[in-house]
Amino acid sequence: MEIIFGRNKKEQLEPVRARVTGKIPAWLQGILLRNGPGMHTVGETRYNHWFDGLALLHSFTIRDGEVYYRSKYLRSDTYTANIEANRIVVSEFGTMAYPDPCKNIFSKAFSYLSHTIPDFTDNCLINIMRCGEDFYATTETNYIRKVNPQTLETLEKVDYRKYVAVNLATSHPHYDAAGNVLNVGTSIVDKGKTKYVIFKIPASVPGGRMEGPSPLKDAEVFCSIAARSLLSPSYYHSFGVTENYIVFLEQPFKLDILKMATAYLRGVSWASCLAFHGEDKTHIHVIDRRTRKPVPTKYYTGPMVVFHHVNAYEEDGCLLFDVIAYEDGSLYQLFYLANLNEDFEENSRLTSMPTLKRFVLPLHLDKNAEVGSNLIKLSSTTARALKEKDDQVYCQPELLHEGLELPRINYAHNGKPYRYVFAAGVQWSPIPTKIIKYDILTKSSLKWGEAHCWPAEPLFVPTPGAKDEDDGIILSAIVSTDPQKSPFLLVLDARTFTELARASVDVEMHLDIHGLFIPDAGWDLGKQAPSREEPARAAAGRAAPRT
Ligand SMILES: CC1=C(/C=C/C(C)=C/C=C/C(C)=C/C=O)C(C)(C)CCC1
Ligand SMILES: [Fe+2]
Repeated sequence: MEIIFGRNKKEQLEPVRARVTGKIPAWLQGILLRNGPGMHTVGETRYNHWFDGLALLHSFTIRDGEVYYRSKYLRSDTYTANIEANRIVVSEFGTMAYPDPCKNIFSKAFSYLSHTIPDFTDNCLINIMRCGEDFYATTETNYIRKVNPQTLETLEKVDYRKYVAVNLATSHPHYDAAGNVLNVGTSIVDKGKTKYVIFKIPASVPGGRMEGPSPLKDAEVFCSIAARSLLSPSYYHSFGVTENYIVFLEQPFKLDILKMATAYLRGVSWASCLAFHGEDKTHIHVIDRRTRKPVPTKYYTGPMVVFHHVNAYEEDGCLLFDVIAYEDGSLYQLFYLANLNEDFEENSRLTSMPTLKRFVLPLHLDKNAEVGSNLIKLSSTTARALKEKDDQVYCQPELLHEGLELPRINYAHNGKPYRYVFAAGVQWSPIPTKIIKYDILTKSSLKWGEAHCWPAEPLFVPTPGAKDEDDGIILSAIVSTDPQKSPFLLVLDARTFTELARASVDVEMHLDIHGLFIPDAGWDLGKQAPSREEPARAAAGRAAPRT
């Protein structure tokens, strides 16, 4: 595991041609662009947590059955400052850093004064977001970094706060049919309030643009939800959307703002300011996209921790949403680098299994229904919603499948009825060993796995003109702990899960986190449509990644 997690990875600046075995479908033309941590030590200093590592972008350019690989560190301000100082000088999730090498208490207190409102890192290592024609590397702070998907060059640093008042934002935005971006962020103690802010970034600026202003300048607040607590807002990593609603979970996994404000002085990391409160509920906020207001019903469920929403949709007056849920907040603990060494089999055991759960919410509350009665009449699910007094509804999920993480879907079905979840399969540790296709209808699954192989998040790309939801291919970057086996890009038939091709490269590839597929510009819009009547939607489904 040291090979995967401990070692700093070398950049591969010149594109290297991969050895392709099998046959890559001729229609598959474009760039698979992915992000993840690649450097875990700088000079003599080391990061504590895998999520701290410096962002390493990598891409597989697929053209006419050939694959070219390249990688480049994101030249964030964080990267530059660290490299110049030859040590870690910017704090990350699990590592608090001190730019001032003088360790005495007075200078520490002095530096603290200028860190009361911390300037977070721009080490955008989690995902890639598409905004109109632009691509940004993202993390969960107020910074995103524009990148060139062809050359992997780092471009402008964008501070969300210039456009919307958020200190944190997810790296899992949603995209609508036209490519507009919808995201959620947290505005911490702003004007005496802490809020979850849902904001929209238009796909294009009026009148079009060449190298003009960024669509971010037209970002607008869509709606906001007051946090239940001013000083302990929930942590969240994604959210759900349907055609008419937004689903936001205010979960009992919370950031302690007072702890954050004193973390620098106390010499502890941001991660230590996050805690699971097993005694609290999970509040399910539902926002009506037409009125931009929360619906009046108060939905809740028991304590849980969700990082990834899978999908959500409306059916027969109900809102269904699927998430990967944990029973506690221990997941992030397992990614401390000290646990990801040769003893990782003992140190990195999951104490709570990631489980695909379906929640079903009644959208229209029957005022006459008896307290205690189940308001869900759908025959397709065992999920229940029990009426309580004062417009409260307790939601009990249906457990669909255990051992899934990093879920992806055919994004043309985002917010709509769907059947298949593509995900990484985890067993006793959070490091995926398999790729899984789970069929929600038949409750059956298909798997891909190979000895000593560690797959990344599987991404679905539809076949041009596809009608069926699973008509397409799955792409995943695979790293191996077998020194005889090079890392490779795996291409699976999404329907049967048989291997179509693999493209191996003799480089030290890093295990990445999330990314997207950028089809070549010549990709025929009409042919991409999941249904020919809806070319605009299809374009979004094809280009817009669910990450
Ligand atoms: C730096 C920083 C943060 C970073 C969080 C990160 C980096 C989370 C990564 C999550 C991943 C990789 C999940 C995988 O799916 C917080 C906690 C928002 C708080 C403020 C400062
Ligand atoms: Fe994620």
